[in-house]
Amino acid sequence: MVAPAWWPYRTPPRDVLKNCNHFGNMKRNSNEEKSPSSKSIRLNSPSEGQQPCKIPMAEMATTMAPESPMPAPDNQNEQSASGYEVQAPAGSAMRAAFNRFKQRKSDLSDVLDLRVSEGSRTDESPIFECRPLLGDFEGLPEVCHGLRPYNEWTITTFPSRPGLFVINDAFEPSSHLNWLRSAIGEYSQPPNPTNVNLTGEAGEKYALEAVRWATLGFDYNWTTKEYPDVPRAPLPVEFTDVANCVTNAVGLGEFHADTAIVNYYPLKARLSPHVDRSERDHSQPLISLSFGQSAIYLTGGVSADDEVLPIMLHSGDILVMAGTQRLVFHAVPQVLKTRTFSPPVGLPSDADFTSVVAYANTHRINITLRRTLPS
Ligand SMILES: O=C(O)CCC(=O)C(=O)O
Ligand SMILES: [Fe+2]
Repeated sequence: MVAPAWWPYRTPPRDVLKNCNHFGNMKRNSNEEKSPSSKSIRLNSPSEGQQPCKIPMAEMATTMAPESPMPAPDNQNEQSASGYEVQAPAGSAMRAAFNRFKQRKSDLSDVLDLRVSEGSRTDESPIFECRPLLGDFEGLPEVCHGLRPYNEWTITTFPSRPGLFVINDAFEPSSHLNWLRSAIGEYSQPPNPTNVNLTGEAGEKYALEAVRWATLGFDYNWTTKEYPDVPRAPLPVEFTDVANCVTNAVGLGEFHADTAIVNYYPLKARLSPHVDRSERDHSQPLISLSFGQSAIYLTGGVSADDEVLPIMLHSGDILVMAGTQRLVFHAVPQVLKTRTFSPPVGLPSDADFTSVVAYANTHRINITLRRTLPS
């Protein structure tokens, strides 16, 4: 495949593919049969899809699903400390996909990797459409906290899943370790509650390796499944800024995140199928940032029996769930070791990244930015 003019990487798709060591079992070469999903993938050229998608919030009204418990583990590797409960019933499409992709040796040929998947431009019903963010960036909030400039953003939408957006490789490579460092050294620390320090009291001693989640802003109560009326602490400014850049860029307008859950995944961890419905205002999006190692992410529908799409999420990727996609089942059945981070060069001697690099090489961190208060 010849890289289209807007391809955001220096290396062409084939080489990106080759350099990802988890693709050992992906069938992507022209002599092999294409996966069902890649058959209907369409990559837009700039001339085909120049306009940034504008979906007003009002048009993206969600179907409110009844309140039900947050997800939780059905075995040791699933975010056991987090209080999640498995929601997708046995035998449902979501549970079947979860059980399939939690196997380390599962065939990944139908997992969409938006950085490398090839697509045909002639298909009538593409599974996804990938386009650069073009146009006038004047009205958008200034990019910050490691986000790439807007003209380097690639936005993927899914015609049959309006409200689901993925922005691949949205952060400058040099920023990933900074985000990981903050997740380890700040977000997991008091006053933020974590699975190993539920009260968020200062002075508690625990091993970083034991941390599975931290809550910031309005800290979610995993037992009552509720958010409190008053936030414990303001959200870090990088969370609110990045969330607002993202919603503006994808056409969802202003977004004031007030809450975040940070998930810490060792390579063996998983996150069971669930729906995030405890936030009070489901018309507000949920923004998910991924750093460190990669993950297979399953996105389903409002019913656990709806079709499930497996997507690969890599360090620096952003996923947005809004509108019809705000209350869909989703899960992380597997974390994959796909890359090796090295300490940044030329830093002052007090900027020691050794432990951050070691953590980044063996973990994935996901930060979900949410709004719980009605706007
Ligand atoms: O780790 C992810 O990508 C998803 C996290 C998630 O679904 C959640 O925190 O509710
Ligand atoms: Fe979730």
